[in-house]
Amino acid sequence: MITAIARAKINLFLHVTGKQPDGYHLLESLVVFPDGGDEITVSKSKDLSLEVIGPFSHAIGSTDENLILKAAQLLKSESGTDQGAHITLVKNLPVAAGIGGGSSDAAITLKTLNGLWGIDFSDDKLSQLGLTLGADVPACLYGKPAIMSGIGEQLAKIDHFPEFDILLVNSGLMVSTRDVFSRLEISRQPSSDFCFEDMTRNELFSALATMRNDLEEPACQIAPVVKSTLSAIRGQKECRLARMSGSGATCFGLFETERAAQMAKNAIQSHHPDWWVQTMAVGL
Ligand SMILES: C[C@](O)(CO)[C@H](O)COP(=O)(O)OP(=O)(O)OC[C@H]1O[C@@H](n2ccc(N)nc2=O)[C@H](O)[C@@H]1O
Ligand SMILES: Nc1ncnc2c1ncn2[C@@H]1O[C@H](COP(=O)(O)OP(=O)(O)OP(=O)(O)O)[C@@H](O)[C@H]1O
Repeated sequence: MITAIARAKINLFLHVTGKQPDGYHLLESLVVFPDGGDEITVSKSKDLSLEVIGPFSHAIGSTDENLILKAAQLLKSESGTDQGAHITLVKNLPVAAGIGGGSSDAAITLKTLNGLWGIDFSDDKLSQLGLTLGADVPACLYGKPAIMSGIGEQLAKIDHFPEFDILLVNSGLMVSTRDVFSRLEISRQPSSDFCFEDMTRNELFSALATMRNDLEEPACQIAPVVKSTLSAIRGQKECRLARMSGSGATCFGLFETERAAQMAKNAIQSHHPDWWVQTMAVGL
């Protein structure tokens, strides 16, 4: 039996630089993976089965459409193994929320079953398979700070990255990634080279303040609650940056201190008891 955490994926900035003929967009994004997420347990079994429990289990659609089963079936057919697995997902992350829940679940499923079934596919092979399940899956397989480009499959790894706490806030409204991209008007050119290597936390926060998430505007058209989520975060003491992650609607706040992030969490939770509000630690 193997248990692993499918960490949340946060886009600290996200610039859209173009569109491919197949409709997929070209991105530049700094992704990080805080220490919280879904929990996945795989154990050997004759057939493939999935059980979903946890606070957001009700929000996931049909089990047959779950990216975990799609990832398991893909690995089975590519490797030719006749083994099965019973998989348990504890769904702790909000669904369709811009924090990569399904992609991270798919990535961890590929990794853990690769071990459980003794397949031994390389990281590159898993990444190629992962990309067919979702543009975020290669980054989630890597699981550490990186600049993502292409449609998400190119990763420039960052070896030295500062530690900080991040505040995550989601109002409960699910937003479709496809719908957000379809409302986007691309007006930006590719950016110059980014170098986030060896930055202090303060340098990182200052650099991020000059950047953006280009999906924020189309997401706000679909889900105006994103604006109030951002204002709720921005209004907190010592908040250095409030921004949306991915295609939304989860927004994050960066704070000077862990204590300030905790106080912001308590304040927002008391005003919005039905919102999902979490602090998590980011680092390597
Ligand atoms: C917005 C991000 O979360 C940023 O990390 C990701 O790019 C989205 O990754 P994902 O959820 O794994 O996306 P997919 O499941 O592959 O794609 C969902 C839909 O989003 C749009 N999509 C996604 C990724 C991308 N680079 N360009 C796109 O236009 C496409 O319409 C696609 O049909
Ligand atoms: N294991 C899973 N966890 C969450 N959603 C899943 C899963 N499998 C399939 N889905 C479906 O995928 C859709 C997108 O959900 P997900 O939580 O991955 O979105 P997201 O957080 O916006 O992802 P991203 O940031 O990669 O765009 C939902 O409609 C959901 O029903």
